[in-house]
Amino acid sequence: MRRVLTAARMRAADQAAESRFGMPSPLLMENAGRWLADAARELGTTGSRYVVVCGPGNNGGDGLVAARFLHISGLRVTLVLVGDRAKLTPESQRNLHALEPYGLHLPQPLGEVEARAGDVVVDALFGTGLTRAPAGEFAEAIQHMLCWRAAGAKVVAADLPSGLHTDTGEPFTPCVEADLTVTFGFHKQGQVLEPGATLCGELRCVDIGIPPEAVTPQEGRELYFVEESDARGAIAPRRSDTHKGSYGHVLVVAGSHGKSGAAAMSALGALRGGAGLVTVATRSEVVESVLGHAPEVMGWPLERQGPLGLADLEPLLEAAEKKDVLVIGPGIPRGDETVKLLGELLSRVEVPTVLDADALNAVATDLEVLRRAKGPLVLTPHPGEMSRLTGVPTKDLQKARVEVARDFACTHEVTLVLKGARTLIAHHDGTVFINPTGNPGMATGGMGDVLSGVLGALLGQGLKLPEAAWTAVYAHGLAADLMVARRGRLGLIATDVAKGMCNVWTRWNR
Ligand SMILES: NC(=O)C1=CN([C@@H]2O[C@H](COP(=O)(O)OP(=O)(O)OC[C@H]3O[C@@H](n4cnc5c(N)ncnc54)[C@H](O)[C@@H]3O)[C@@H](O)[C@H]2O)[C@H](O)CC1
Ligand SMILES: [K+]
Repeated sequence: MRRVLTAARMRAADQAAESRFGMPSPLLMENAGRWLADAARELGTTGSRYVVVCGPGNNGGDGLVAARFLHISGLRVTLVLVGDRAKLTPESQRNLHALEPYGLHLPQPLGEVEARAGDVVVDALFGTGLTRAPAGEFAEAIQHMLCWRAAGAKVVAADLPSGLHTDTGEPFTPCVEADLTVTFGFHKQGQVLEPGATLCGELRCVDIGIPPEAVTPQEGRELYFVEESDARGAIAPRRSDTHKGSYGHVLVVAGSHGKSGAAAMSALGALRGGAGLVTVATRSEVVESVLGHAPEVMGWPLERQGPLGLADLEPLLEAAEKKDVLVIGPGIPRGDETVKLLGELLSRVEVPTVLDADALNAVATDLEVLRRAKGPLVLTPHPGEMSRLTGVPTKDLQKARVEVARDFACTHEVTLVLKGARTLIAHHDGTVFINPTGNPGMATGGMGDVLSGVLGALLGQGLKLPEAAWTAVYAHGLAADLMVARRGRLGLIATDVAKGMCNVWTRWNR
């Protein structure tokens, strides 16, 4: 799990590296520049021109170090300095001076430089010190880098693509689009939130000598980036002396007339997520249709007609007996009484419960229901459902996803999975996890139903929250990524992803 920092915490870590751990800033810059040169060489060949665009701060200093290493290794380096040389930071001044023996210290005017296919551009204009929209010659430099990339040159960004806000992931205009971003020490928020994540291209975090202890912990406000090893490690290999009772019994409360598919997809997600047994409690008229999708699923007919209400409480309590986890919501028939039913059910059931889809819309009418829950709750809203839960307009909450998700999880003592491009998992201790997997091919009905089942399956196998949530989200997105790696994004459907969970378990040898 990688800790994700803001610019302020990064600067504090940078200073602590020197003051507490004896790692001086010039050495950090030397290490950063070397990593940057190595990455640039990966993107080019010995015949490439390496255009290094340096700004006035220490990001520019990284670039000056990289220019030196690229030159020493015999490559053609063109240096561009943007901004007033007199304002260079002391470390950058020193590294510009270090270029004199190589004759590299005389930068080329930006307008006289060209870069095209086969060349490599090193973007060392701005890093975590960017405080406002680039203007004048700085904006012009970014425009040039955008044009060079459009002409086929590869762009490697030092720490961040220049123009990207370190903390929000929102780009100023203009903003560099990188093929590869080499970030120093720790991930920054803006690199792992969209659209920043896309602007970074491949993101590579390198160790330049800042010890993890240099970062002051922020209990209750930490942000982590989930890596494949974390998710894989959360899934225990299966022992031979086990049976279907060893892997949990998931009760899916879902489906209604015309929406039997939602129940089936949730159940399929649970089965493909490794559940030992899956039962679907749904209206009698729907049971056969659900079972038709998956003969492995058992049905629990809810005899009444119409929306789920208090009259369904006893049958659902009976259905919940001896189950290890509940998944409630996909396609349920919702009415005014549904929230009352959920309040009564959750106040009696002790096992973990996943609330998805229309269960969320029901709970949104009375959030007190969450406080009455006896067992751990995990809610899986998409932004529209989150808007109904919080009353915050979707476009506004999308601009503050981390804060909105964290506040809700802490206020209501739940784990919250806020779906979207970079799904967030917020736990009620204030920790937020960012998921990197998934792709736009998932923008089709039923993906959330499958995820609710996968999440239920992991909870049923004994994973605790928040681990079960970030593991389920990671695996579900990876299943979709592995599928589109071999085919187009268009035409990917939810049941493909359910089946595709097997590719994840194969990849993880589980
Ligand atoms: N994190 C580490 O341990 C290390 C980081 N390094 C690199 O240092 C930069 C951060 O350097 P800093 O000097 O703070 O700022 P920048 O170089 O990112 O920005 C340059 C400078 O420009 C000014 N500025 C800000 N916005 C604008 C603007 N829109 N127009 C004009 N000028 C602007 C502001 O004064 C900035 O200070 C970090 O990203 C790493 O790349 C170290 O090299 C290694 C250790
Ligand atoms: K940069």
